[in-house]
Amino acid sequence: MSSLAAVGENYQKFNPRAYLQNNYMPPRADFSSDDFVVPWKLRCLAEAFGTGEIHGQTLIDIGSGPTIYQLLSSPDHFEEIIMTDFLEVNRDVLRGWLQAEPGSFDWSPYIKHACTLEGKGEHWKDKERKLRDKVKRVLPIDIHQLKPLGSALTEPADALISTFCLEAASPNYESFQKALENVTTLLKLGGHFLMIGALEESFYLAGEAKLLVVPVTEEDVKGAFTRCGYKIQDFRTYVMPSSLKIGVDDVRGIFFVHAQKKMQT
Ligand SMILES: C[S@@+](CC[C@H](N)C(=O)[O-])C[C@H]1O[C@@H](n2cnc3c(N)ncnc32)[C@H](O)[C@@H]1O
Repeated sequence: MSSLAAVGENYQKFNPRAYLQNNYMPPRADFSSDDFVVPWKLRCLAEAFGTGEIHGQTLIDIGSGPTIYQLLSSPDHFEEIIMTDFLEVNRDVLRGWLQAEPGSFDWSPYIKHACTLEGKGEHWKDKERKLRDKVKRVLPIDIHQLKPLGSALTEPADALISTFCLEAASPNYESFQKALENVTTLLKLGGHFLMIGALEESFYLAGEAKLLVVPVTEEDVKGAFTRCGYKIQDFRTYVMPSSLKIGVDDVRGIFFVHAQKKMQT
C-alpha cells in the first residue's frame, strides 16, 4: 500500500499542461450536449450556487490544481476566494491565468457555458474579470496536515469547494476520511462544502506521472461526509460514457455532493 510520502513524491512529476490537455480539451471538453461530463459538472455547481444558500465572506477551493472552472458560478456570492494547491507548478499556472498572461489556458468556452447555464445575461468577459478580482490569494496546502493551510487562515471559511482532489491525493480510504476531517477544520459551523470527485478510479495520467487514486463508491463518500459531521443536502452521480473513456484514467463515474457542516451545541 502506497504511503502519504510516496503519493507526495509521485506528484512531483505532475505535468499541469498534460493534465489540462487530458481533461479540459476535446474530446472531454464537449459542450454540445448536457450529457457530456464538463456541462454536467458546471451545471451541478451553477445550480448549487444558484440557490443563493451558499454565500459569505470567504470561499476556499481545496486542491485547485491548474484549473478555475470549478469557481465560475461562485464569485457573486463571496467577497474573497482563496485558491490552493500542493504543487508550486499548479499555483504558478493559476497565477498566470489570474494575471491574464499570454499563453494561459483558454477557459473561455467554460466561462461562456457557465453564463448560459446561469441565464442572467452576464457577458463572459465580465464573469472572467469578476473571478480574477475575487481570487485574492493562491496558497500552498496539504490536506494530510491537521492544519492544511498552516497558519495562513485566521477565520474559518463560509464555504469550501474541492474537485478531484481528496481521492486523488490519498493512498487509501482511511487517509481520504482523515483528509476530509482535516479540511473540515477550515469551515465554519453551518458552512457549505461542494465536492466533485471520481468514482471507482484507480489512476490518472498527467504527462510522465501516473497518479494513484483511492477508488471510492457513492456509499464511501456519503459515509465520510456523515462521519465528519455533515448533513448531505444533495448527492448526484454521473456515469462516464464510453466515448469519454480515452485512456488517460480509469474513472467509472463522477459524484457531486453538497454537504452542510452541522451546527454543534
Ligand atoms: C486530479 S487533480 C485536481 C485538480 C483540479 N481541482 C480539477 O478539478 O481538475 C488533484 C490535485 O490534488 C493536488 N494534491 C496532491 N496532493 C495534495 C495534498 N497533499 N494536499 C492538497 N492537494 C494535493 C494536486 O497537486 C492536484 O492539483
